[in-house]
Amino acid sequence: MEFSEARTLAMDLVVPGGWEWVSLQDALGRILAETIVSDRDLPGEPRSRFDGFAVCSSDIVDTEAQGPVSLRILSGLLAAGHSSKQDVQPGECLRILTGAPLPLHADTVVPQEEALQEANRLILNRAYSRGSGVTSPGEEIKRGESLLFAGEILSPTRCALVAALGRERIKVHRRPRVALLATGDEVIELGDSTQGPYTYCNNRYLLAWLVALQGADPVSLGRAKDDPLDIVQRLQDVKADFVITTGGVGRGNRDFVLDVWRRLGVQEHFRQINLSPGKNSALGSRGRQVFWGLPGNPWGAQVVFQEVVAPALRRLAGCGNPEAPSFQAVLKTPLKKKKGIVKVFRGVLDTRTIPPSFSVYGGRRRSLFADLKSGFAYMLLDAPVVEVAAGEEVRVFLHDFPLLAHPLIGTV
Ligand SMILES: Nc1nc2c(c(=O)[nH]1)N[C@H]1C(S)=C(S)[C@@H](COP(=O)(O)OP(=O)(O)OC[C@H]3O[C@@H](n4cnc5c(N)ncnc54)[C@H](O)[C@@H]3O)O[C@H]1N2
Ligand code: MOO
Repeated sequence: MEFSEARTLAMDLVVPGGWEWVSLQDALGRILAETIVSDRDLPGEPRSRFDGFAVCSSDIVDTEAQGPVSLRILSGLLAAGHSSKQDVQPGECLRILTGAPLPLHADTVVPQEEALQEANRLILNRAYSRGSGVTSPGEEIKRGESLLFAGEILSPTRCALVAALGRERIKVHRRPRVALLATGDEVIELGDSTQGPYTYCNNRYLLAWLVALQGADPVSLGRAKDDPLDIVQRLQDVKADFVITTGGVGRGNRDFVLDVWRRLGVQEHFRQINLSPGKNSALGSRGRQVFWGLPGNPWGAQVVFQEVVAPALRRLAGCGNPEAPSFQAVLKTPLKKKKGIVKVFRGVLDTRTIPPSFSVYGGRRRSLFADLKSGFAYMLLDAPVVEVAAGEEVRVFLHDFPLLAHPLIGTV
């Protein structure tokens, strides 16, 4: 199946899940499931922006024309969190601190460093417009204003905005649950010291970390031998939104994942895509449960996760814009590939230059990690393209990009 078709199919298959109430303190990284509308004006009353003096504007608007103005300093001090019982009349002023509500009749605040004090008199040499030094009611946030919308990711700044309204609980989308099973006779667990030809399982761990970075809950189903019964047993009663297996989706005679799906009543939607790496990938569903067969090759598994699984996972999680953020860059390395396949190139995105540049790794190493020590970027070349010259503009994606960072680059 065409890569783009596979992506659309996967997106269409998932239905955003339910929601729950959480304490705002635990809402970081969650996806909002309500519109946050302000139930109040902020501030609720006129407040001072400075440590200074609350004055009546009628005394000071013409100060420059009339020469210096002298006001009587009333005794007392108005601090934030205290209501004023005092009344300031023309010809008078009262000491006030930042954030304190203005006293009756005063409508302007003069910062203390701009005012000259002589005994109990305040001398002002310049004019102040009415309301200067004051935050008026509703100036920060108006009652009835819609501040955040369902589908937005709750970053620290957004949470702080909700905290300013005094909300303790917030409605968020339920976190999806993603079950992960590695398959393969050669695959052994970390710490295992079995003799013989083996491969330490790294792709199930990699996928668990990637799932967690997308704000979902990974659940490990361990590792199954290349044995249909073992795989069936580990998959049959799994309670998860997505069930991901790695390995065993090729055409070899020990690739059993798709047979197992059939036994479990999972409907197969595709079993191969024109993506490299990641060709040997399958998608299935049973009711609302989505099954993914990812390649055993860890880099292939990572690419398919990021390009196909993660957008669907973000949609399931209620994310308003499930697409991954991308960066525009100038290609440093000329690229060639075969027609008909979407090819992924890994490299380094250098954001120190303007515009940023992208250099593709050379060499033939297919391992996930050896080439990723200094760069976490990749780009895709579409199926019809056969070459791209150096100097052309390309779109680059980042591996390991956390959900919480999406709002920072403005795509969500
Ligand atoms: N005749 C063909 N052979 C292969 C093709 C092909 O088109 N024609 N495609 C190759 C590609 S690409 C891949 S990917 C694999 C797909 O096969 P599977 O998905 O069944 O994957 P496996 O064979 O089980 O494993 C592939 C590779 O990855 C290693 N692996 C598996 N699981 C893990 C794990 N949990 N952690 C680390 N590494 C893992 C495994 O040892 C293999 O080396 O087929 C190719 N062959
Ligand atoms: O399916 Mo393989 O993943 O092309 O790497």
